[in-house]
Amino acid sequence: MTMELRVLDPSHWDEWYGTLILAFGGVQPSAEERVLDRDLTECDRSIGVWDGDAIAGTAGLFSFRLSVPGGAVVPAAGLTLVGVQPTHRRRGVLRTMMRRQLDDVRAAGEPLAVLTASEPEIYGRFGFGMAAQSASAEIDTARVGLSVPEGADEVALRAVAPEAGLEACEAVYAQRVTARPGMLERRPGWERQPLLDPPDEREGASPLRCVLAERDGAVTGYVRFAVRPDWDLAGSKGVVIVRDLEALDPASYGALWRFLFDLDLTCTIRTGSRPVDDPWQYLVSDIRRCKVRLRDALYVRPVDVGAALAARAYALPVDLVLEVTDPFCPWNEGRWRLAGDVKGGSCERTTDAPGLRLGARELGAAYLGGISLSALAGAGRVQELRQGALAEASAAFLSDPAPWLPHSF
Ligand SMILES: CC(=O)SCCNC(=O)CCNC(=O)[C@H](O)C(C)(C)COP(=O)(O)OP(=O)(O)OC[C@H]1O[C@@H](n2cnc3c(N)ncnc32)[C@H](O)[C@@H]1OP(=O)(O)O
Repeated sequence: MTMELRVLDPSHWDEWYGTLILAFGGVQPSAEERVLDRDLTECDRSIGVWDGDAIAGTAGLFSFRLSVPGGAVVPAAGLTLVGVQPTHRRRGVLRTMMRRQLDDVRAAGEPLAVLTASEPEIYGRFGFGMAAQSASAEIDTARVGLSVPEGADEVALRAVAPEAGLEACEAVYAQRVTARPGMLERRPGWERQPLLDPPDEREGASPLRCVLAERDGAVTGYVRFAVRPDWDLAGSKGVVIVRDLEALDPASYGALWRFLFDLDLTCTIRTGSRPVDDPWQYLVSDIRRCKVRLRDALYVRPVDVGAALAARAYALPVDLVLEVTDPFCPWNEGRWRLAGDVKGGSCERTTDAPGLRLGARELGAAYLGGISLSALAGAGRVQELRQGALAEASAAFLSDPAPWLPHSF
């Protein structure tokens, strides 16, 4: 039987979503999560591969806007909701969907595609490079001290219900987006994702709580977290589970962390995804007892190399020719002259001699400035063709602060 790829008709969403759930093991998500997934699905940008009257594979795109080095916010298609029925795996269903999706992204004029991967091994072959990492931590607050920046004592903290605090949190979040590459401007509906809190997934923890930081009556930060109480013969050993924390200034940031450190009856703070250069690491007395661990967070693929490289700024002046290889999206192949500085960049086709040769995957990895071209060259994944080109490009591409995406999608 031949398989057919079709755009998702909204009336087939339940069946389509059912295929996705099966691909992920068959555990039904909470009603709350399902409703959110339904609301966020852009059906006209979602596809299914049909085998007769059954759906064998699913994939979707979200019309995101991504913060890039220099503070611009750029259209980026978020590739998502990928699943192939276990009965149909390793027969090219994903490859077929990926072909269609990257062609669609190109046709839509989005210079970039981005994703968060269930497994890092899957997407490199399609030109996605790991562009941002995140750091998790398990902080032993009984042993680790915290010193807070000046001004933290003047910050007022106010507990609110997460729903009640949402608007204020979103206003802070919106200001943080352009401050750090890798963050996504909120699309309508996405503000509900950090509030998802299905009771049967709490594993003994409290419902989600929210505390706002305020200075001079204005909200300057927030933390959303839960507490999992725990007791043994020695007493309390509760865990603070941090969902998200954002602040607009060091004093508010420090005050929120101090609040977490000081929560009674707890001795551990667990954070999921935090930036790799998150400043709390420089407030603690013993980083080793914080068990910081890195993982891959955001994968980037340049879909239009010229537009993508022209959309960001560069830490140092750069003027060099890149020779790009891209078998999966061959329209990107060839030589590109990149010129740029802190104000922005331009990137045009050229026939001049190249300084660097690299693949789309490596360009995606380096794009947000979190993975250095020199390190990729050290791994043999970038070749220097003109002496000095690597050092010039590597320094220019790097970003301070490091890129980060606070959530998966
Ligand atoms: C962005 C996101 O949504 S991430 C979520 C991805 N989904 C999941 O992880 C759910 C569980 N897994 C699945 O549904 C499927 O196994 C998928 C989607 C990962 C792969 O779908 P398939 O149709 O089997 O992939 P397909 O047959 O097109 O394989 C394409 C290539 O990827 C490779 N590949 C596919 N899955 C994997 C994997 N999990 N690990 C390593 N390689 C893989 C194949 O070997 C093939 O390699 P080739 O280029 O050398 O030929």
